[in-house]
Amino acid sequence: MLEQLLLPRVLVLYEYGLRNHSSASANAATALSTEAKAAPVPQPEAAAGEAADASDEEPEDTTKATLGKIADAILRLEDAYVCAGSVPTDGVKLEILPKDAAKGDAPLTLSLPAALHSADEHQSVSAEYSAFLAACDPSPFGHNQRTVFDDSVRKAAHVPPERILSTGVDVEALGILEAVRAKLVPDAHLGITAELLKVNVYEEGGFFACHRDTPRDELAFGSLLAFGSLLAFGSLVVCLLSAFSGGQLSIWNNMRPAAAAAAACPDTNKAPGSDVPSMRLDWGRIITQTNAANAARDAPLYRLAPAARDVEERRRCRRDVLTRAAAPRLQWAAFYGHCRHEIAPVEAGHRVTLTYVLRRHPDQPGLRACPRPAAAAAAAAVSENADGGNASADSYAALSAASRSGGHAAGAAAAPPANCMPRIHIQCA
Ligand SMILES: O=C(O)CCC(=O)C(=O)O
Ligand SMILES: [Fe+2]
Repeated sequence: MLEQLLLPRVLVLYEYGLRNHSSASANAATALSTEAKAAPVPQPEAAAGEAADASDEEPEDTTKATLGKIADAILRLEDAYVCAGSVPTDGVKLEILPKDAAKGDAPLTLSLPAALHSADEHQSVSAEYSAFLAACDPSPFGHNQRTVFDDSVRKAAHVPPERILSTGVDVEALGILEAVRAKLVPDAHLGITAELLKVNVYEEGGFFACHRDTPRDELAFGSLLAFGSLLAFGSLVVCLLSAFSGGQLSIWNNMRPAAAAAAACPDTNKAPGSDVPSMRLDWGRIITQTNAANAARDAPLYRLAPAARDVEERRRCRRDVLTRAAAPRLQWAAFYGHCRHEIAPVEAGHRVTLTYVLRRHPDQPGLRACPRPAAAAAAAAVSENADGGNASADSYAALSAASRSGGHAAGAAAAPPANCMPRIHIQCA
């Protein structure tokens, strides 16, 4: 009987990614006791309904309601599920292969922030940029277990991992991984890893409607349960220093059911509604403000935002963006897999980001995650972002994507160490 009561809640917690958060129950207890002392806390609809009928409840209903409250209390601890920060950088240099690269083809590079000391430099930066953009593919997303292209949901381009030679961003060396671990999975004492999924580019008018990222490692979960917890728990986004405006990233930890339903519906998902996001990150503005604040200094210039449609707007962008900048910082955000997020339309410039899947190491001493074979990456149709929480077939394909960290694409697959975790590789037709 108890099993029947607990199972649905455990499944809910599983869906919300709490399986990776073993400190959650301690946090929940704290949250519940805080709640008891505080002024009335708005209850999510389901929990409020359950509470209203409390007097007629059977003991098992009471247990269910209590478990529901615990889950809701856990989810109100927004801090534990979404975090963001920035790190100083001297700049980064992306290196990618062109589309259909033949052996020996030179890689394309994009240096950010671009130094624009002179008209000549501006010319060469523009050429570098154009070549880079031409090498990007249109971005699909996962929906109902299919990979679809629909620019009413996502208008963006990307470079897939098998064509990324280096990013110039080492999230471990920069301290980003440790900051994320400390905030999101403090009990993951053996650390976390970030697997680079792609470089995203949003041009003017580019956006991504409200969605949740495709769950990763789903199939592996059952077989690894016995080992404790490994596996994907969320996503990391790092914003590169290309100037842009608009393109704000909003992240919701615990979107209310009505807003979530609206967000899941393709007709309304551009406006997730009245729910206030846990975090709204205006990285374009930060980059522009940094530029403006340093305008008087003799520092390199950020890249000029390309043409906005309106002449006045173009002038404003030029004034805002083409200013001097010192001490650029890479902005980043990380969030659990249950968090919905959206990218508002980019108004000018290019929003360039790196996205990673975050995994925690197994807790067992001496047990390590296996390296992933690079060869499988080319075969895997890596696709992102199923909405509505549907596990997408693409997420299974992503299981076989090559593991990358820092700036380097994996080379030949290393032999797995004897003590590593088993991995499941799934080939999709
Ligand atoms: O570029 C970003 O800020 C995030 C992109 C995103 O949500 C995704 O690729 O799933
Ligand atoms: Fe996403």
